[in-house]
Amino acid sequence: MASPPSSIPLPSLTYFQVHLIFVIPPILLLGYLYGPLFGRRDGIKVGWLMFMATIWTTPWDNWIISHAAWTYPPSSILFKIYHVPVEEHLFFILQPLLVVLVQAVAGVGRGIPFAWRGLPVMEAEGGGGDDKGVGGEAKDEGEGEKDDGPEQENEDEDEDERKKSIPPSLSPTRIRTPPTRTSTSTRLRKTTIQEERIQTLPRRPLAGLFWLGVMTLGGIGLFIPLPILCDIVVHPVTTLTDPRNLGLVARNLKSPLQYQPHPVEDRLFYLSAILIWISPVLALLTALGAKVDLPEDWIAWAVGTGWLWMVDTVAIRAGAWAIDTQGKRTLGWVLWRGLPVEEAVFFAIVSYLLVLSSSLISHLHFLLLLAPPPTGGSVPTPRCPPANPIRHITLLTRLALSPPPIPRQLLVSLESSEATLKAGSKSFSVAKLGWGREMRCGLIAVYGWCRVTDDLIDDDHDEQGEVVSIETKVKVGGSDDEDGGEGEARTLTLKEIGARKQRRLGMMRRFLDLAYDETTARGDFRQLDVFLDTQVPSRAYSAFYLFSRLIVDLVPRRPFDDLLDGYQMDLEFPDKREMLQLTRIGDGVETGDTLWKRISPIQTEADLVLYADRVAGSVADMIIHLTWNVLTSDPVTAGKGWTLSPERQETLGQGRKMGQALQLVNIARDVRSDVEAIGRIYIPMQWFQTRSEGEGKKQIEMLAHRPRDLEGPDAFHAPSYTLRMLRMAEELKSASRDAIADLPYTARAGTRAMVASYFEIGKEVERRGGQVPSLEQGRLRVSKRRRLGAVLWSIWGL
Ligand SMILES: CC(C)=CCC/C(C)=C/C=C/C(C)=C/C=C/C(C)=C/C=C/C=C(C)/C=C/C=C(C)/C=C/C1=C(C)CCCC1(C)C
Repeated sequence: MASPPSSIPLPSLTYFQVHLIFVIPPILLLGYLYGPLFGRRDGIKVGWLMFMATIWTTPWDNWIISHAAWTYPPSSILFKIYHVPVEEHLFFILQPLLVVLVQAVAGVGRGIPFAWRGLPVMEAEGGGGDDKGVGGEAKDEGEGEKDDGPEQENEDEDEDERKKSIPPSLSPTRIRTPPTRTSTSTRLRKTTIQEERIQTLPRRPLAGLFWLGVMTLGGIGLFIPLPILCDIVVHPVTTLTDPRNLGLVARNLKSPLQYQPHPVEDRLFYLSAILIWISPVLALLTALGAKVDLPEDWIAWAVGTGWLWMVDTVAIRAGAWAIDTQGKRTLGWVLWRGLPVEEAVFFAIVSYLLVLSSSLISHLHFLLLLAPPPTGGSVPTPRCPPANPIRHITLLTRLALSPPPIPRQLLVSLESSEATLKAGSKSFSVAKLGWGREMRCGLIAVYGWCRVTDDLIDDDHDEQGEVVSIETKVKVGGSDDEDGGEGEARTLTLKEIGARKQRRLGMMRRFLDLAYDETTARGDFRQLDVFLDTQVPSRAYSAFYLFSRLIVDLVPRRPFDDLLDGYQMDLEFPDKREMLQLTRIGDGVETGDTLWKRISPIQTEADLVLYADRVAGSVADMIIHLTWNVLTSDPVTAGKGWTLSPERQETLGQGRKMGQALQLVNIARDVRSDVEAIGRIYIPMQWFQTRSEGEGKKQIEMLAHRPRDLEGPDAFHAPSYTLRMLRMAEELKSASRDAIADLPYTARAGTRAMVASYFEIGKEVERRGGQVPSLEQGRLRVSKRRRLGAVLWSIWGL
């Protein structure tokens, strides 16, 4: 219609050429793009769909061709297997690959692979009467979607109240505590939400019935040829009582295997055959709960369908295959020349089936991560499905038949932690694209906790994130958990702040004690939940919760202790005022070695590396454990005492070095701004001490007191320190590069991306000759373009 018929004479194409030109290239392109993330889960998914496509379609296709609904010019094909050309068999396996790849690429930024908001919250499990009461109330409140966001908004009102309250499991009277000014709803929600679960894969009987209905229509169309159907509609009585009319129908119904279409005209044949063939599968999947409801799934469906319509049109116009156009076995209607209605329906509905089953399988994979079914034995179910296809499929089928409900708070926390990270970290938003979904989910939990705890310790910032003046006292709002008082703004002395930080560190250690406690490992979260409710500040709640439900099984405790040791080292720095006094030439620095010690806990290069190892090597350690547990069949678990093979130990050691290297880059960049913002000098004191007499003292004084002076003979000479630190980083990095190749395949892209993105900062410092900005000049930033470039290069070698 859009183009005048036969105005574009297409050269004739063989069936194989159609594949070669239109089907294989997009698969190669998408495969190249998505390849680094294409792991076991994707492999099994695609393999399963290819397998199902072959066994489900081959008999049907043979049957259709034998009834001449479509034909192939002999010159177009290589050879046939029974009735079906080999190229057609190729099509059965290429189409799932194409659609799954489009879907994977379109959904690469997606965390949770299914829509869950708006799904009903299940009654709280277990618990006595008190719990029930709470559950009921919480349910009503939980329904309001605005409650679901990150917790920040509520925190101010919520803090002071919470610490006085005792959770319902301990005190039935708590519920009747008179509602306070601000926070009843959040308080209730928080203490009860831990019990709420969501069935994320609810059965869909109506959708199942719908497709059974479609199947019935297909049956009617197939067994009652169109002319007879029309007669029935026009004059039902004569038609239905005329035995001649019904002879064919009766015979076909009696022996469907010897089915014969109407000898003259059977225009519903092809359409009906499509519907009766595909609807039972759709009925089964939708009844199980499969649903296409994410935007990227619809995109994949639309792109897949559109592309295949194009391919079909070109192929038919170019004579690669031919659809019956005499109106014997088809309606004879076209969407445009080269695309009969039946073909359009076929490709739309098969693409739909592929997207539907693919998203169901992703859903099941995700459930396995969040709530692995117990094996019965003492060994926990690995979060990574088995490599063996049969065991893999069996496990997924088990999950599909009884999908575990998921704690609502787990989904809420995942989303809010991801949002917080996204807002706070440029490198995360770029690097996350290098990680597959399950791995990213673990990363969000780990990073989220590290970030939140870091913020809790380094809390010298006011509400706007501005650094508060240290000379005056620090003003804090009523939002603080321990010191907040009655919600009025009040002032903390530096000493109080120090004490608060120590208390928080203690809180974190006690949290780790509980999280890794044996009772928790057995699945009894009561003690832990009391702790979460009463000891953890609201804004940190999600991260701590996520840790307790996800991380404990995937990462050992040790690197977290290391991280807290790193925080402890931070607390050993003098506060800013003290540091300023100590670094004054004339009083402080000149009076001897002990004063160097008082300026910083980092005296030597070894101290610096130790610090970097604790705060960043530890994070690398966590990530590497995640990759083993999320991506391999050989998990490292508590049950096995978290023991590692010698190879893994080696990898871990190298990975930690990489973490140290990244931290050194960070420190180098922030040499000036750290001094201004938090009054800390991370440069090893030895680097000052070993300079010529007087020079080192002068340098540290300039850095401490006039970090903004970039020029001049007396100014702090940043490059001699930053470049030295970058050299250390380079060395650590090259000592650990091999470790990336030892990680599970799908972990490599993300790791490379992260490392590349960080080292761009180092390169930028080098480009500036080692000069780094002070706070007011703004953070040294690497443009998003350059970061992205580095990431792309590191993943694909583009
Ligand atoms: C067990 C697991 C893993 C998890 C538990 C959960 C669960 C129960 C999942 C179940 C999933 C199921 C049951 C998936 C089923 C998928 C099927 C049947 C796909 C068929 C595809 C058919 C395909 C691609 C057919 C393609 C056919 C093509 C391209 C034919 C093209 C054509 C050409 C070229 C010429 C004109 C004619 C025609 C249109 C036939």
